[in-house]
Amino acid sequence: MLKPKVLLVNDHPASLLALKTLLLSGPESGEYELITATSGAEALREVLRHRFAVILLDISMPGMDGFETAEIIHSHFRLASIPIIFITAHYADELNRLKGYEQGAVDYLITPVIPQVLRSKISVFIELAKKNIQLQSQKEALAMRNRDLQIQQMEDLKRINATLEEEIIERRQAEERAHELAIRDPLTGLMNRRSLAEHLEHATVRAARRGELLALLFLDMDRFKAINDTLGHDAGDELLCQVARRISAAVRESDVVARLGGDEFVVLMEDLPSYAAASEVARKIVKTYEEPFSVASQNVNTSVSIGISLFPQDGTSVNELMRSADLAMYHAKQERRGSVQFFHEELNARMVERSQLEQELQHALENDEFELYYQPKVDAATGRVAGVEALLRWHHPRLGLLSGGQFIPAALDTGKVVPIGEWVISAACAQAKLWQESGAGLPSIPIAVNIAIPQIYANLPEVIDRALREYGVPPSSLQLEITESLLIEDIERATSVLREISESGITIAIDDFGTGYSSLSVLKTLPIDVLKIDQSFVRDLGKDLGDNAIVAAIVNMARALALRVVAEGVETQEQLNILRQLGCDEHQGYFYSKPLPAALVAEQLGRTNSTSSTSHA
Ligand SMILES: Nc1nc2c(ncn2[C@@H]2O[C@H](COP(=O)(O)O[C@H]3[C@@H](O)[C@H](n4cnc5c(=O)[nH]c(N)nc54)O[C@@H]3COP(=O)(O)O)[C@@H](O)[C@H]2O)c(=O)[nH]1
Repeated sequence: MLKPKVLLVNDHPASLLALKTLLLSGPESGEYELITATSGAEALREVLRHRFAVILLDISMPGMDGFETAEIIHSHFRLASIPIIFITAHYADELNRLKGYEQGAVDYLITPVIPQVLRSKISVFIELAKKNIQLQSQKEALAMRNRDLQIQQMEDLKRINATLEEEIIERRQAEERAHELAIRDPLTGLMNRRSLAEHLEHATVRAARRGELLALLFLDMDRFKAINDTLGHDAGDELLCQVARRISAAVRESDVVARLGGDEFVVLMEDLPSYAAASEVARKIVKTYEEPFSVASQNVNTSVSIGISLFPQDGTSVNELMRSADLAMYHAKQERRGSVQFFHEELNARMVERSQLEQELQHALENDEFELYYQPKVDAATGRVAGVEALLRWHHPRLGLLSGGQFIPAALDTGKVVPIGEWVISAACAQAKLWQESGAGLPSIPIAVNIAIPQIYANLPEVIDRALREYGVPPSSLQLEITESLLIEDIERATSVLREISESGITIAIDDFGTGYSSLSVLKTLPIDVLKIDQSFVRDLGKDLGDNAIVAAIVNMARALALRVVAEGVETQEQLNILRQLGCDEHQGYFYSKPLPAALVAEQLGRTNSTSSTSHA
């Protein structure tokens, strides 16, 4: 700790020495530092340099005397409180003592001073100064601590502020993410169903107010499920992202593109110049699917079916417009994949009829309303019936006799095609048994049954095996017809099931061949025995040379793969002649016979076979 300082001012060397000796010989002399001055001016210099606990000031000094010196010292604001003790040998009278006190002296001593008195007076001020110094250092320490505390507090505040700011940013980002999630489809970044509904709601209000046109395009990708199942979900996701980009690139920036989920997308077009513009955009989108997508290092071909609803005629609310566009899309898909369909009221009526049919289909099996009709296939070489195709008919209580085309799609959509297909297999086996046992000279020809894809995955080998055993007919009594375009959608899974069936001795025909674009390698892998040329290529034989070429190519390819070729839909002699020339193995169609009930087809069979024996004899 700093030592208090005492200033001793005396111009008289002997007095100065005497007083100095007196002070330094005292027991408390080590408690303070003694500084001396020999004039008032020197004293003033010292007081400006040091802070004194007390000043012992001589009065009688040449130049500036003690009184003046004291006055100047006390006139300075920083020095005003320094205690001054006058020590004098000459001014012992009361007037000077009074003057001394008026100049702010705390004491007034007359020399010779009694040493103990002087020392004890000084020690009072030394103690006081020590206390002051202590107080000062405590004040400084306190100030320092306060400063440290303030700095600490500032730093704490800064830290808290920074943390708060971070939290605010994080919360804002989380809110933005939550908002994005709420309005965007996380996979494609397009709007989701909810935000589309909001946009559509506002768009209809705007369109109504301004008298503008508005169109809603409902898009559904064709074959997406098969692609997803075959290439995996990652590839499916990648395909959806690419599709999203192509759709977005095909529309105006102001049009809204949204993904509803799965492979369903919607485009909302506001402020349309004309309704034709909606169909133009829809066709542009269909065209963007023509280029194969590159997914999982493979070229993937797909198409899109689009339904269009228009505001206000097809609906004024979000739900109505969405429903109408969805319905139109459904019909587009039924009509032809990759096509565009505008909504119209008749679709509603068809929808009602269709859902009624679906309900009635639920009871058709229990009510025994189905019957198999048979259509012969004639061997080109012998002219004899080489087999028959079983075609399902429904004796509908309200609509009369329905052919497959009128209800099989509904059976497929409702999943009813599986139990109905089981019934068909069983009925075909029962018929085979009857014909074989009738002894009416009916040959044991195979009955071809049409198999829908869902049946393949519903224990088809067991179903067939059970039916064959129940009626005791050999596997050669049955042939399966599977549509090419449906089969290649899920070729891998289907192949293994079909192999098992083929190994049991049942023959397999690819139906509607030429419509599914199956490759040679697919044909080689599949366990098939017969290719059935689609009716569409037979219809215009002789009129469209392209069809002649296609049929010729199919026949040649079948030869190369050692498969038999059947042409279906043969209606005219001209078609028959060309098919004969091209080397087709079997012919089926109205030219020979329409599909007939079992009893009638048996007669027909007998007639055809007997005619053929005479003509081929
Ligand atoms: N899964 C099942 N599908 C079946 C079953 N029975 C029939 N079907 C499928 O329904 C579709 C329509 O069949 P359908 O209305 O019976 O029509 C068939 C024939 O009647 C018709 N055909 C036959 N010859 C001619 C002809 O010369 N001209 C002409 N315009 N039409 C003709 O073609 C249909 C046969 O088609 P396909 O099966 O492709 O050989 C149809 O897809 C049936 O497959 C069933 O039990 N299960």
